[in-house]
Amino acid sequence: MTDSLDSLRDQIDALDQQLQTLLNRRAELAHAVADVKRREDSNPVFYRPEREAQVLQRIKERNQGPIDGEAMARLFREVMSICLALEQPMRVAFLGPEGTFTQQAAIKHFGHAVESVPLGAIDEVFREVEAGAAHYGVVPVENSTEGMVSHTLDTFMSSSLKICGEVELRIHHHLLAGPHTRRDKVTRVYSHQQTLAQCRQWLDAHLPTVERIPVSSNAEAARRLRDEWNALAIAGDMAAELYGLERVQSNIEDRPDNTTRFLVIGRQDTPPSGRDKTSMLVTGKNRPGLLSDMLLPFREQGVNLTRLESRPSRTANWSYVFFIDCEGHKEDPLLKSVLEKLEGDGNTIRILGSYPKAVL
Ligand SMILES: C=C(O[C@@H]1C=C(C(=O)O)C=C[C@H]1O)C(=O)O
Repeated sequence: MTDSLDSLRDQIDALDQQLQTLLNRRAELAHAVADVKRREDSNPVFYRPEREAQVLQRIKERNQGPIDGEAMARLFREVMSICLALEQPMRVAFLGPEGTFTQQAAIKHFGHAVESVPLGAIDEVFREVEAGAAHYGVVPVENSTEGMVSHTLDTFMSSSLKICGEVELRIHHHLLAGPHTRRDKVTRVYSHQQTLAQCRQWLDAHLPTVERIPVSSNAEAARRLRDEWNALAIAGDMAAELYGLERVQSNIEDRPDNTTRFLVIGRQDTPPSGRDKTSMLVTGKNRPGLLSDMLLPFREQGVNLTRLESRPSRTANWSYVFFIDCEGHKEDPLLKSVLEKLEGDGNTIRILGSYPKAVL
Protein backbone atom coordinates (compact mmCIF):
# COMPACT_ATOMS: atom_id res chain seq x y z
CA MET A 1 0.00 0.00 0.00
CA THR A 2 1.30 3.47 -0.81
CA ASP A 3 1.42 6.18 1.87
CA SER A 4 -1.26 8.84 1.95
CA LEU A 5 -0.37 12.46 1.21
CA ASP A 6 -0.78 13.30 4.92
CA SER A 7 1.51 10.51 6.02
CA LEU A 8 4.20 11.48 3.46
CA ARG A 9 4.03 15.08 4.63
CA ASP A 10 4.29 13.99 8.26
CA GLN A 11 7.46 12.11 7.39
CA ILE A 12 8.86 15.16 5.59
CA ASP A 13 8.04 17.35 8.60
CA ALA A 14 9.84 14.95 10.93
CA LEU A 15 12.92 14.88 8.70
CA ASP A 16 12.95 18.66 8.34
CA GLN A 17 12.96 18.92 12.11
CA GLN A 18 15.94 16.58 12.33
CA LEU A 19 17.77 18.45 9.54
CA GLN A 20 17.16 21.73 11.34
CA THR A 21 18.54 20.37 14.61
CA LEU A 22 21.56 18.93 12.80
CA LEU A 23 22.25 22.17 10.93
CA ASN A 24 22.18 24.13 14.17
CA ARG A 25 24.49 21.59 15.75
CA ARG A 26 26.84 22.01 12.79
CA ALA A 27 26.77 25.79 13.23
CA GLU A 28 27.65 25.39 16.93
CA LEU A 29 30.65 23.28 15.97
CA ALA A 30 31.81 25.90 13.44
CA HIS A 31 31.50 28.46 16.23
CA ALA A 32 33.66 26.27 18.45
CA VAL A 33 36.21 26.02 15.61
CA ALA A 34 36.32 29.83 15.55
CA ASP A 35 37.15 29.88 19.29
CA VAL A 36 40.03 27.47 18.71
CA LYS A 37 41.33 29.62 15.82
CA ARG A 38 41.22 32.70 18.07
CA ARG A 39 42.99 30.90 20.88
CA GLU A 40 45.76 29.55 18.65
CA ASP A 41 46.44 32.64 16.57
CA SER A 42 46.46 36.33 17.50
CA ASN A 43 45.58 37.13 13.89
CA PRO A 44 43.19 34.25 13.11
CA VAL A 45 42.10 33.34 9.59
CA PHE A 46 38.53 32.07 9.65
CA TYR A 47 37.94 31.26 5.99
CA ARG A 48 39.80 28.10 4.99
CA PRO A 49 39.47 27.49 1.25
CA GLU A 50 41.36 24.17 1.37
CA ARG A 51 39.04 22.75 4.03
CA GLU A 52 35.90 23.97 2.22
CA ALA A 53 37.10 22.41 -1.05
CA GLN A 54 37.70 19.08 0.73
CA VAL A 55 34.24 19.15 2.34
CA LEU A 56 32.53 19.89 -0.99
CA GLN A 57 34.61 17.32 -2.87
CA ARG A 58 33.73 14.61 -0.35
CA ILE A 59 30.04 15.49 -0.56
CA LYS A 60 30.13 15.06 -4.33
CA GLU A 61 32.05 11.79 -4.13
CA ARG A 62 29.85 10.07 -1.57
CA ASN A 63 26.53 11.33 -2.94
CA GLN A 64 24.11 8.50 -3.80
CA GLY A 65 21.19 10.47 -5.24
CA PRO A 66 18.45 10.96 -6.19
CA ILE A 67 19.66 14.53 -5.52
CA ASP A 68 22.37 15.35 -8.06
CA GLY A 69 25.92 15.62 -6.62
CA GLU A 70 26.44 19.16 -7.93
CA ALA A 71 23.12 20.30 -6.46
CA MET A 72 23.99 18.67 -3.12
CA ALA A 73 27.36 20.43 -3.08
CA ARG A 74 25.66 23.77 -3.83
CA LEU A 75 23.33 23.21 -0.85
CA PHE A 76 26.27 22.54 1.43
CA ARG A 77 28.04 25.57 -0.07
CA GLU A 78 25.24 27.66 1.44
CA VAL A 79 25.36 25.80 4.75
CA MET A 80 29.09 26.47 5.07
CA SER A 81 28.57 30.08 4.04
CA ILE A 82 26.12 30.54 6.92
CA CYS A 83 28.41 28.72 9.37
CA LEU A 84 31.38 30.87 8.34
CA ALA A 85 29.30 34.04 8.75
CA LEU A 86 28.73 33.00 12.39
CA GLU A 87 32.51 32.78 12.81
CA GLN A 88 33.14 36.08 11.04
CA PRO A 89 30.92 38.21 8.76
CA MET A 90 32.89 38.41 5.53
CA ARG A 91 33.24 41.26 3.05
CA VAL A 92 34.03 40.22 -0.52
CA ALA A 93 34.86 42.93 -3.07
CA PHE A 94 34.08 42.24 -6.72
CA LEU A 95 34.20 43.94 -10.10
CA GLY A 96 30.80 45.64 -10.11
CA PRO A 97 28.27 47.04 -10.49
CA GLU A 98 25.62 44.81 -8.89
CA GLY A 99 24.47 42.11 -11.26
CA THR A 100 27.79 41.35 -13.02
CA PHE A 101 29.00 37.83 -13.70
CA THR A 102 31.80 38.55 -11.23
CA GLN A 103 29.20 38.99 -8.48
CA GLN A 104 27.61 35.72 -9.58
CA ALA A 105 31.05 34.08 -9.34
CA ALA A 106 31.62 35.57 -5.86
CA ILE A 107 28.31 34.14 -4.65
CA LYS A 108 28.97 30.78 -6.31
CA HIS A 109 32.27 30.59 -4.43
CA PHE A 110 31.37 32.06 -1.03
CA GLY A 111 27.58 31.48 -0.87
CA HIS A 112 24.94 34.10 -0.08
CA ALA A 113 25.92 34.79 3.54
CA VAL A 114 28.77 37.15 2.60
CA GLU A 115 28.50 40.88 2.10
CA SER A 116 29.49 41.46 -1.53
CA VAL A 117 30.91 44.91 -2.26
CA PRO A 118 30.76 46.20 -5.87
CA LEU A 119 33.77 48.24 -7.06
CA GLY A 120 34.28 50.07 -10.33
CA ALA A 121 37.56 48.60 -11.57
CA ILE A 122 39.80 45.57 -11.21
CA ASP A 123 42.62 47.52 -9.50
CA GLU A 124 40.11 48.95 -7.00
CA VAL A 125 39.24 45.38 -6.00
CA PHE A 126 42.94 44.68 -5.42
CA ARG A 127 43.37 47.89 -3.41
CA GLU A 128 40.32 47.22 -1.23
CA VAL A 129 41.71 43.81 -0.25
CA GLU A 130 45.29 45.10 0.18
CA ALA A 131 44.01 47.83 2.51
CA GLY A 132 42.07 45.27 4.57
CA ALA A 133 38.73 46.96 3.81
CA ALA A 134 37.53 43.67 2.29
CA HIS A 135 38.59 40.18 3.36
CA TYR A 136 38.71 38.80 -0.21
CA GLY A 137 38.21 39.96 -3.78
CA VAL A 138 36.94 38.29 -6.96
CA VAL A 139 38.18 39.29 -10.44
CA PRO A 140 37.77 37.73 -13.90
CA VAL A 141 40.95 36.26 -15.41
CA GLU A 142 40.08 34.42 -18.63
CA ASN A 143 37.20 33.53 -20.92
CA SER A 144 37.07 30.37 -23.03
CA THR A 145 36.01 32.33 -26.14
CA GLU A 146 37.83 35.64 -25.73
CA GLY A 147 41.02 34.68 -23.84
CA MET A 148 42.74 36.42 -20.97
CA VAL A 149 41.63 39.50 -19.08
CA SER A 150 44.95 41.30 -19.45
CA HIS A 151 44.12 43.97 -16.88
CA THR A 152 43.89 41.37 -14.12
CA LEU A 153 47.24 39.80 -15.05
CA ASP A 154 48.92 43.21 -15.23
CA THR A 155 47.56 44.19 -11.81
CA PHE A 156 49.16 41.09 -10.27
CA MET A 157 52.58 42.39 -11.32
CA SER A 158 52.40 45.23 -8.82
CA SER A 159 50.39 43.53 -6.07
CA SER A 160 51.41 41.39 -3.13
CA LEU A 161 48.01 39.67 -2.88
CA LYS A 162 47.71 35.89 -3.06
CA ILE A 163 45.35 33.83 -5.15
CA CYS A 164 43.37 31.63 -2.77
CA GLY A 165 40.76 30.16 -5.10
CA GLU A 166 39.33 29.93 -8.58
CA VAL A 167 35.73 29.94 -9.80
CA GLU A 168 34.45 28.73 -13.14
CA LEU A 169 31.14 30.07 -14.37
CA ARG A 170 29.21 29.01 -17.47
CA ILE A 171 28.29 32.28 -19.11
CA HIS A 172 24.91 32.62 -20.77
CA HIS A 173 23.98 35.89 -22.46
CA HIS A 174 20.44 37.01 -23.18
CA LEU A 175 19.06 39.69 -25.45
CA LEU A 176 17.00 41.93 -23.18
CA ALA A 177 14.35 44.60 -23.60
CA GLY A 178 13.44 47.34 -21.11
CA PRO A 179 10.03 48.60 -20.00
CA HIS A 180 9.94 51.29 -22.74
CA THR A 181 11.69 49.42 -25.57
CA ARG A 182 9.86 49.66 -28.91
CA ARG A 183 11.03 46.45 -30.48
CA ASP A 184 10.20 47.55 -34.04
CA LYS A 185 12.35 50.69 -33.63
CA VAL A 186 15.58 49.29 -32.16
CA THR A 187 18.75 50.98 -33.44
CA ARG A 188 21.28 50.09 -30.72
CA VAL A 189 22.37 47.21 -28.56
CA TYR A 190 24.46 47.80 -25.41
CA SER A 191 26.83 45.40 -23.73
CA HIS A 192 30.38 44.96 -22.47
CA GLN A 193 32.90 44.64 -25.29
CA GLN A 194 33.76 41.02 -24.32
CA THR A 195 30.08 40.07 -24.39
CA LEU A 196 29.56 41.66 -27.81
CA ALA A 197 32.54 39.61 -29.02
CA GLN A 198 31.11 36.42 -27.51
CA CYS A 199 27.81 36.97 -29.38
CA ARG A 200 29.31 38.27 -32.63
CA GLN A 201 27.97 35.57 -34.95
CA TRP A 202 24.49 35.69 -33.47
CA LEU A 203 24.40 39.49 -33.83
CA ASP A 204 25.69 39.29 -37.44
CA ALA A 205 22.93 36.82 -38.29
CA HIS A 206 20.00 38.37 -36.39
CA LEU A 207 20.69 42.08 -35.82
CA PRO A 208 23.13 43.00 -38.62
CA THR A 209 22.01 46.64 -38.88
CA VAL A 210 21.74 47.40 -35.17
CA GLU A 211 24.68 49.42 -33.84
CA ARG A 212 26.73 47.61 -31.14
CA ILE A 213 27.69 49.99 -28.36
CA PRO A 214 30.28 48.80 -25.84
CA VAL A 215 29.72 50.00 -22.25
CA SER A 216 31.66 49.41 -19.02
CA SER A 217 29.74 46.27 -17.92
CA ASN A 218 26.74 44.13 -18.84
CA ALA A 219 24.96 45.43 -15.77
CA GLU A 220 25.53 49.00 -16.98
CA ALA A 221 24.02 47.97 -20.34
CA ALA A 222 20.97 46.60 -18.53
CA ARG A 223 20.68 49.75 -16.40
CA ARG A 224 20.61 51.98 -19.47
CA LEU A 225 17.38 50.35 -20.70
CA ARG A 226 15.47 51.91 -17.81
CA ASP A 227 15.08 55.16 -19.72
CA GLU A 228 15.63 54.34 -23.38
CA TRP A 229 13.07 53.26 -25.96
CA ASN A 230 15.14 52.32 -29.03
CA ALA A 231 17.79 50.08 -27.47
CA LEU A 232 18.31 46.49 -26.35
CA ALA A 233 20.98 45.10 -24.00
CA ILE A 234 22.88 41.84 -23.73
CA ALA A 235 23.49 40.61 -20.19
CA GLY A 236 23.10 37.60 -17.91
CA ASP A 237 20.31 36.42 -15.60
CA MET A 238 21.37 38.42 -12.59
CA ALA A 239 21.44 41.78 -14.38
CA ALA A 240 18.16 40.97 -16.16
CA GLU A 241 16.47 40.23 -12.83
CA LEU A 242 18.02 43.18 -11.02
CA TYR A 243 16.77 45.67 -13.61
CA GLY A 244 13.45 43.89 -14.33
CA LEU A 245 14.17 43.33 -18.03
CA GLU A 246 12.38 40.99 -20.40
CA ARG A 247 14.19 38.29 -22.36
CA VAL A 248 13.78 38.75 -26.10
CA GLN A 249 16.07 35.77 -26.80
CA SER A 250 17.92 33.49 -24.36
CA ASN A 251 21.46 32.05 -24.63
CA ILE A 252 22.72 33.98 -27.65
CA GLU A 253 26.43 33.28 -26.96
CA ASP A 254 28.15 31.79 -30.01
CA ARG A 255 29.70 28.92 -28.07
CA PRO A 256 27.42 26.86 -25.83
CA ASP A 257 30.33 25.99 -23.49
CA ASN A 258 31.30 29.65 -23.01
CA THR A 259 32.96 29.77 -19.57
CA THR A 260 34.73 32.49 -17.61
CA ARG A 261 37.30 31.77 -14.95
CA PHE A 262 37.62 34.09 -11.94
CA LEU A 263 40.24 34.31 -9.21
CA VAL A 264 39.70 34.82 -5.51
CA ILE A 265 42.37 37.06 -4.04
CA GLY A 266 43.30 37.49 -0.41
CA ARG A 267 46.17 38.25 1.91
CA GLN A 268 47.02 34.75 3.14
CA ASP A 269 48.68 31.57 1.88
CA THR A 270 46.45 28.52 1.43
CA PRO A 271 47.67 25.10 2.64
CA PRO A 272 47.30 22.04 0.34
CA SER A 273 43.83 20.56 -0.20
CA GLY A 274 45.05 17.56 -2.19
CA ARG A 275 43.61 18.85 -5.49
CA ASP A 276 45.41 22.12 -6.09
CA LYS A 277 46.75 24.46 -8.70
CA THR A 278 49.59 26.95 -8.54
CA SER A 279 49.87 30.25 -10.41
CA MET A 280 53.22 31.98 -10.79
CA LEU A 281 54.93 34.84 -12.53
CA VAL A 282 58.29 33.98 -14.07
CA THR A 283 60.82 36.38 -15.57
CA GLY A 284 64.13 35.50 -17.15
CA LYS A 285 66.80 37.32 -19.08
CA ASN A 286 65.81 37.47 -22.75
CA ARG A 287 67.83 34.99 -24.86
CA PRO A 288 67.16 32.35 -27.51
CA GLY A 289 65.42 29.33 -26.01
CA LEU A 290 64.37 31.10 -22.76
CA LEU A 291 60.78 29.89 -22.88
CA SER A 292 61.60 26.31 -23.83
CA ASP A 293 64.23 26.20 -21.05
CA MET A 294 61.61 27.47 -18.60
CA LEU A 295 59.18 24.75 -19.56
CA LEU A 296 61.68 21.89 -19.44
CA PRO A 297 61.63 21.37 -15.62
CA PHE A 298 57.83 20.97 -15.72
CA ARG A 299 58.18 18.30 -18.37
CA GLU A 300 61.00 16.54 -16.51
CA GLN A 301 59.02 16.33 -13.27
CA GLY A 302 55.72 15.48 -15.05
CA VAL A 303 53.97 18.60 -13.70
CA ASN A 304 50.97 19.44 -15.88
CA LEU A 305 50.69 23.03 -17.14
CA THR A 306 47.15 24.40 -17.33
CA ARG A 307 47.91 27.85 -18.75
CA LEU A 308 50.73 29.95 -20.13
CA GLU A 309 50.48 33.65 -21.00
CA SER A 310 53.11 36.22 -21.72
CA ARG A 311 52.70 39.92 -20.94
CA PRO A 312 55.02 42.86 -21.59
CA SER A 313 57.14 43.34 -18.45
CA ARG A 314 56.65 47.14 -18.50
CA THR A 315 60.24 47.60 -17.36
CA ALA A 316 61.85 47.49 -20.84
CA ASN A 317 60.47 47.23 -24.36
CA TRP A 318 60.09 43.70 -25.78
CA SER A 319 60.85 42.00 -22.51
CA TYR A 320 58.20 39.71 -21.13
CA VAL A 321 56.92 38.08 -17.98
CA PHE A 322 55.29 34.67 -18.14
CA PHE A 323 52.18 33.73 -16.20
CA ILE A 324 52.27 30.00 -15.63
CA ASP A 325 49.47 27.92 -14.08
CA CYS A 326 50.14 24.28 -13.26
CA GLU A 327 48.63 21.46 -11.29
CA GLY A 328 49.82 20.83 -7.74
CA HIS A 329 50.66 22.85 -4.63
CA LYS A 330 53.93 24.74 -4.17
CA GLU A 331 54.68 22.48 -1.19
CA ASP A 332 54.37 19.29 -3.30
CA PRO A 333 57.86 17.74 -3.72
CA LEU A 334 57.62 17.56 -7.53
CA LEU A 335 56.58 21.18 -7.93
CA LYS A 336 59.14 22.25 -5.33
CA SER A 337 61.94 20.76 -7.43
CA VAL A 338 60.56 22.48 -10.58
CA LEU A 339 60.70 25.81 -8.73
CA GLU A 340 64.21 25.17 -7.45
CA LYS A 341 65.42 24.30 -10.96
CA LEU A 342 63.82 27.44 -12.43
CA GLU A 343 65.48 29.62 -9.82
CA GLY A 344 68.80 27.81 -10.24
CA ASP A 345 68.63 28.69 -13.95
CA GLY A 346 68.57 32.39 -13.04
CA ASN A 347 64.84 33.06 -13.44
CA THR A 348 62.89 35.12 -10.95
CA ILE A 349 59.71 33.48 -9.68
CA ARG A 350 56.84 35.00 -7.78
CA ILE A 351 54.25 32.51 -6.62
CA LEU A 352 50.89 34.21 -6.95
CA GLY A 353 49.26 31.41 -5.00
CA SER A 354 48.58 27.72 -4.54
CA TYR A 355 44.85 27.12 -4.20
CA PRO A 356 42.19 24.39 -4.50
CA LYS A 357 40.89 23.60 -7.99
CA ALA A 358 37.30 24.74 -8.48
CA VAL A 359 34.91 22.12 -7.03
CA LEU A 360 31.53 23.60 -8.00
C1 LIG B 1 34.52 25.48 10.47
C2 LIG B 1 35.61 25.99 9.89
O1 LIG B 1 35.67 27.31 9.40
C3 LIG B 1 35.12 27.71 8.15
C4 LIG B 1 33.83 27.03 7.91
C5 LIG B 1 33.81 25.76 7.36
C6 LIG B 1 32.59 24.89 7.44
O2 LIG B 1 31.52 25.40 7.73
O3 LIG B 1 32.73 23.66 7.27
C7 LIG B 1 34.98 25.29 6.72
C8 LIG B 1 36.11 26.03 6.63
C9 LIG B 1 36.17 27.44 7.09
O4 LIG B 1 36.01 28.30 5.99
C10 LIG B 1 36.86 25.19 9.75
O5 LIG B 1 37.93 25.79 9.51
O6 LIG B 1 36.81 23.95 9.90
